[in-house]
Amino acid sequence: MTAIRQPFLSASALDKSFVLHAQSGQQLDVMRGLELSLMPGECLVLAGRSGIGKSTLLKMVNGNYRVSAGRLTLHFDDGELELSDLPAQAWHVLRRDVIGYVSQFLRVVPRVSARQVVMEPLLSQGVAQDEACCRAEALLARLNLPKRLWDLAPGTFSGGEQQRVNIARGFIAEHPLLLLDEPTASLDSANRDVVVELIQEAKARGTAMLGIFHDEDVRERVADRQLPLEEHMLRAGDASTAVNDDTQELPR
Ligand SMILES: Nc1ncnc2c1ncn2[C@@H]1O[C@H](COP(=O)(O)OP(=O)(O)OP(=O)(O)O)[C@@H](O)[C@H]1O
Repeated sequence: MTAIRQPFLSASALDKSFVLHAQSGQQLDVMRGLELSLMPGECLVLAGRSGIGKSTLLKMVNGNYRVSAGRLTLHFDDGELELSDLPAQAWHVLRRDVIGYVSQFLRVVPRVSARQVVMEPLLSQGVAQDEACCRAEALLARLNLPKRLWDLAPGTFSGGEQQRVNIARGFIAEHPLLLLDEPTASLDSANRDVVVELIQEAKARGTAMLGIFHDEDVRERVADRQLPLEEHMLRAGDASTAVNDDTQELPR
């Protein structure tokens, strides 16, 4: 008997518009009718021109932005979870246990050390302090973050150092779905190679990944498929003059 493989994440007729309250309530249509499916163990790379909505899609999957219309669904063995109408309190659990997100920039909290920032997703899952600490240090070492920085708060770190803390934090909890927003943008080639290895290992354990990679070499090495957003939308608005307004940022 052949097992039926189902996607872990799917989008169907997905729309996203922003309402710019500060600009006479103008509506900006960014995404129209997006269709996608992402299998477990697959790395799907979002492609398309600047402003087409790649980061917006990741933020919708992560619950930072609301879905305007359509379906965004997680498929579990025992049922489906529709993300577009999920109550706010459910996102906390989902981000703790299911969705990992490596954003472009680390959100630094004053006085919280790099090691602690990386350990936190494990601690919130109930992993013991010692084990969380060991795993955080192993990842930081692997990402070549100098040991002398581990006890310091990352606020003063270089862009590449902050990015590596962010990557360690994103990968440590081994979530089944990982969202990667240009995780290698500030890295040198040795550290880019480490990130490619981390992505390959995540694939091997069945993690579904949705990513944005502007570096062509990295993209080629990690992508199982590329999804040019233009070709998967019924109609895309020209959003080139948009400003940020509809940010519904929720704590990570
Ligand atoms: N919070 C927001 N409020 C209003 N408009 C927004 C908001 N976030 C994104 N947009 C608009 O949505 C469009 C898509 O932005 P997004 O950042 O998703 O593009 P992208 O494809 O990731 O671009 P790039 O490759 O340049 O990073 C842009 O025109 C942007 O201005």
